[in-house]
Amino acid sequence: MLRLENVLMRQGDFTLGGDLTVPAGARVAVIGPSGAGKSTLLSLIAGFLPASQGRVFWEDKDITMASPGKRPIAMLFQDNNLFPHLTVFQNVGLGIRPNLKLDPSQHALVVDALKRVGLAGFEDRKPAALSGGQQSRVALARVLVQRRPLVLLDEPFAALGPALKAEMLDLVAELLAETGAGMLMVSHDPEDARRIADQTILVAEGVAHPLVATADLLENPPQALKDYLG
Ligand SMILES: Nc1ncnc2c1ncn2[C@@H]1O[C@H](COP(=O)(O)OP(=O)(O)OP(=O)(O)O)[C@@H](O)[C@H]1O
Repeated sequence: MLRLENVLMRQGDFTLGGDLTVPAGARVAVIGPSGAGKSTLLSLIAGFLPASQGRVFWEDKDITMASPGKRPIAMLFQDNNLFPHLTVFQNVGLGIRPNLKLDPSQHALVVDALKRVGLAGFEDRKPAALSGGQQSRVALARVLVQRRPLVLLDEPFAALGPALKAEMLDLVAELLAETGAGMLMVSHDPEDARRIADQTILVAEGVAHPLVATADLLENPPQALKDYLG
């Protein structure tokens, strides 16, 4: 369980408040108008942005001051964040050890993760020799090997076409169900939320709101969301 207790996040003149709980294993969309603070919320949770007020808990542990690497979190970035000069195997291995000195069990973990995302046999390729969808799968395998209980996705797969994006979202949901990890996913597309997140955090007008059922929110959007959805 992740808990934000009266947290205030500050980016220059911009402030965002949040007092909310994300249950373990929940799949949650983060939606709201452009500039409302969705990425700010993810940065705070990941530990890239310090809270200027309030506390962040994971289970019973206060992680307000914990560095990103010490948090129970893996992050999937919009651009996949692959290193072009490294092989697929190495790009995934980085998720376990940045110096890539893997012991045999860690080696096996990478091989297994690549198998689970459908990339067995691609270990020695460089990212440039992969399609966009395959590159996303590598990034997803890197998230998997980290074995963290909470995965943060900031507009994942935005560069992919709609059919491929849907396929990747389904794969994310399937892998999360296997591992029991939870997810927070920023998306501009309410269909993404409907597809894999049964709960949603609305970020609007300076507040990251507590979780509500995605279907209810999208059927009955508050004005700020209505304006944004059009
Ligand atoms: N480093 C920064 N310094 C100052 N202000 C910032 C910084 N980063 C973001 N902001 C401001 O904080 C606000 C929230 O930005 P954020 O990126 O979290 O919004 P968002 O909801 O993710 O937007 P989008 O949907 O457009 O990606 C914006 O007004 C932005 O201009």
